[in-house]
Amino acid sequence: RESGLPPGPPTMPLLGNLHIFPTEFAHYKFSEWARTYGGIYSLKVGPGTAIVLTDAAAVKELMDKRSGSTADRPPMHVADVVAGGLNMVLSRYSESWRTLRKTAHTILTPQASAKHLPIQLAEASQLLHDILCRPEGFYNHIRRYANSVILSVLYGKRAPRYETRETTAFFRAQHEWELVLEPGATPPIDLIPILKYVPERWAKWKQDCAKTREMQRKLYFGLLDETKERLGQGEENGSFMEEILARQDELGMDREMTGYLGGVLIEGGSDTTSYYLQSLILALVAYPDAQRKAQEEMDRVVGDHRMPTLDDLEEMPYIRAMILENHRFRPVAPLLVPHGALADEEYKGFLIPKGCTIFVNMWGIFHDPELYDDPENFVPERYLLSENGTKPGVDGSDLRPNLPFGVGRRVCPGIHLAQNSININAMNLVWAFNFTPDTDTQGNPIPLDTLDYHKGILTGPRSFKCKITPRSAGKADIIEHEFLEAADTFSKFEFGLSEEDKEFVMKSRARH
Ligand code: HEM
Repeated sequence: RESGLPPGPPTMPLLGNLHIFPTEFAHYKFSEWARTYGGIYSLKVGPGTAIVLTDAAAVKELMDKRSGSTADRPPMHVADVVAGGLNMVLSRYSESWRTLRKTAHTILTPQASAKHLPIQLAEASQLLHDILCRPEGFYNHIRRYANSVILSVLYGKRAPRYETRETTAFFRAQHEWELVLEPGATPPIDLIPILKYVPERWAKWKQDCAKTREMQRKLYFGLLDETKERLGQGEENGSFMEEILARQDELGMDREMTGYLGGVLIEGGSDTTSYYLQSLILALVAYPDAQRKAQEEMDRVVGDHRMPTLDDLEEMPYIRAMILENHRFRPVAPLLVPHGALADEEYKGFLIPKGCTIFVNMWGIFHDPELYDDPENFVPERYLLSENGTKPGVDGSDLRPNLPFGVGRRVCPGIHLAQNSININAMNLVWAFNFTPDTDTQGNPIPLDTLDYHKGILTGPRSFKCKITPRSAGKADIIEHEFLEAADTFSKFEFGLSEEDKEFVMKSRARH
């Protein structure tokens, strides 16, 4: 460990800390080390350095205020191979990243996101309807919802079923992509660049990258070309891609960039939103008191005779607190996405060296007993006591409620779209259903493991079972009615459907 670096676990010659570097659920180990080495520590990964920040003040200073120096991503050869360096989430701090980012911003501002509310609300009514009809399939209904919203926003084309062609193709491609990105799936190419030149017949990872690339391109460029074709026929429906295609030159976006921007936004918008909502259901089942309090507030403000609207949230401090608590309890990106340092920085006497990788340990911050009372439990009330949920006597002003969406120049560009989805669906679910544990053959509740999560940069609960029942027959009728009313909104986003999709749409809209 070079002098000046923050402290960290003892190193071995050549390897540094490579031999103890966690390859899955790294946020647990990183949080454990934070208790020994402090809120800023370093890990040596061969000759490279990783800095782990588990200190809110350091995150605010280094990642938000000095973002100009910390907005890079670490080099990732597989991302270059799969997406030609154009995957915005993983791409280096480069001219093409700036162009992609600027283009995404012009369309994902709060005002632009508000334009997409009608389809989000319509899709949310289908989510309730899907759960009402087939509660045991809630996990995939949520995945369909998130994927269909982002496909509609981007390409003006929705996915009425989980089995819809584009949705299936996306989840297949995403699965391959996750396998490629998994630690250990590739040799340490970024540390030992000569490994890049091993011929393909001896490097399975190259074949896997090629397969992922092909699957992604087929979907992303297929959707783009379909939008172009539709535009050519004068059939506009106000989608994001239409706007980009119309302003391609002005925005500096060529075909490759446009195709991959669409792709990264589908990737960024699908699993994140579903993981958040799946985690919320898990928490509601595991913490029945919190569920009851949220329902009581919902009943007081909205009652039985209509569905909640976004405006109601203003009157619902408990549900707002529950939404924040869910981000804290199970952050979708427990280490955000790793950043990279573009220049040497100094903080509290420590060197943050140019070229190092920086992990923002959201998990460690959100589960720090110095900041939060009872951090391992789901307690929405904490956010009623203070804006950032910290315990009495603790100054939480270095935190901010939207911290789970990232830091500095890399902060999530989909935040407004995501927050609308989260708010609408959190309210709808609490209004509509009771969530209880599944039972065994003797009728005893089967306890849920609230830590049974997927591994990966993004994480959500693995598929789990619970009972979901409508809170009243009247509410079930309202759900049915709202879903049928949404048909007009849906119809603008339904074209090029397969015969199976058409049949599904027709049947599901036949009045009972
Ligand atoms: C619950 C929902 C979501 C959460 C919690 C979330 C969280 C995050 C986080 C933590 C990052 C990394 C920030 C950093 O490196 O500091 C990020 C980046 C990103 N997100 Fe989201 N996100 C969500 C939804 C969305 C949606 C709906 C979209 C697309 C419309 C999206 C698109 C992106 C993109 C493109 C990036 C990369 C930004 C960059 O590197 O410049 N996300 N998100």
